[in-house]
Amino acid sequence: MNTTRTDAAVQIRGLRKAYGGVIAVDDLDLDIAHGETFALLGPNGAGKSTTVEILEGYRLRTSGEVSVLGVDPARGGLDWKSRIGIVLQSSGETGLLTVTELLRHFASLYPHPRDVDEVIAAVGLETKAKTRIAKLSGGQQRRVDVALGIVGRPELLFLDEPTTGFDPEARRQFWGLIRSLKAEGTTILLTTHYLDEAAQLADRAGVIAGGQLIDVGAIDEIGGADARRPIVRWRDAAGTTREVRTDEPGLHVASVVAALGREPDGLEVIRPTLEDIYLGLVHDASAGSAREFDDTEEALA
Ligand SMILES: Nc1ncnc2c1ncn2[C@@H]1O[C@H](COP(=O)(O)OP(=O)(O)OP(=O)(O)O)[C@@H](O)[C@H]1O
Repeated sequence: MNTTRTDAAVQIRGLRKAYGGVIAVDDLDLDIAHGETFALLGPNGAGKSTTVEILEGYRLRTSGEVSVLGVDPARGGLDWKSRIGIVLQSSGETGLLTVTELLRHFASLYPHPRDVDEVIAAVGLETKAKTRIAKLSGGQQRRVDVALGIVGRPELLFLDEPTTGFDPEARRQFWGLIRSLKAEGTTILLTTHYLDEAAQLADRAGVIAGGQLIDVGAIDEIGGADARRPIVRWRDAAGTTREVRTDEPGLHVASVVAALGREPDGLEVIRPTLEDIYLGLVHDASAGSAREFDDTEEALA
């Protein structure tokens, strides 16, 4: 049987993918709830695209169980495909069609498409609606990719590096679009190297390294309390930089001021960002290769 009813939009159990001798995904378990925005984070080669492509039905798994909208993606038919939307890393859509023509064509393939003009407006391409795709800039073509991913009104949207090539204003506009899709109940799986984007958009995140999920949790809890503890940094009376991790940075600053009897030099209170926490997690997971890198740096110095 290839259809199972599950509460989760995506359910992954013991997923494994080997390319010859390379194990790209190693015993991965993950649930993504209906309506959730989930960010899959990890360094280059971690296994994100492989996992996502298995979920999209583009790639076959070596072993494990996968259910996407209640269907095994390896057996997903046209009906299932019409319920998912995909924005690939680079679709390379070029050619002679205009933005409107291309979107109308794709919209006609879906049972309940969005209004094409509304989609064009949502991705900020109104002024380019009648322009041929080949004449758009890289960032504008990327917006077309996003438009193609949402025109079919998907229940589940896969976004692979969606804002690569976007200017800062376009990224903000895109974030607004994703929030409105989320408000409509769309489930979203986002892979991104922009940690600020994940922090802005996702409810939960998973960090994958070496094909394994090394942490998963709410976006404001991932990494654990220790990794999130604020850091107070200052220079002591001898000019040496001092650093303390504390849950009470204000009290610590007050005690430093009292001890010095003056305003401390170089005072900073640093709250780790998602990027800091992510880098700590990935560094811990690959301490071996990180050490190799450090050695190289020393040899170069
Ligand atoms: N078609 C393939 N044949 C052989 N090995 C592959 C293939 N695709 C991916 N791999 C290997 O599988 C591992 C995971 O690759 P994957 O593309 O899933 O990583 P990723 O996390 O998406 O990386 P990136 O952030 O660079 O997109 C890597 O070691 C990669 O070299």
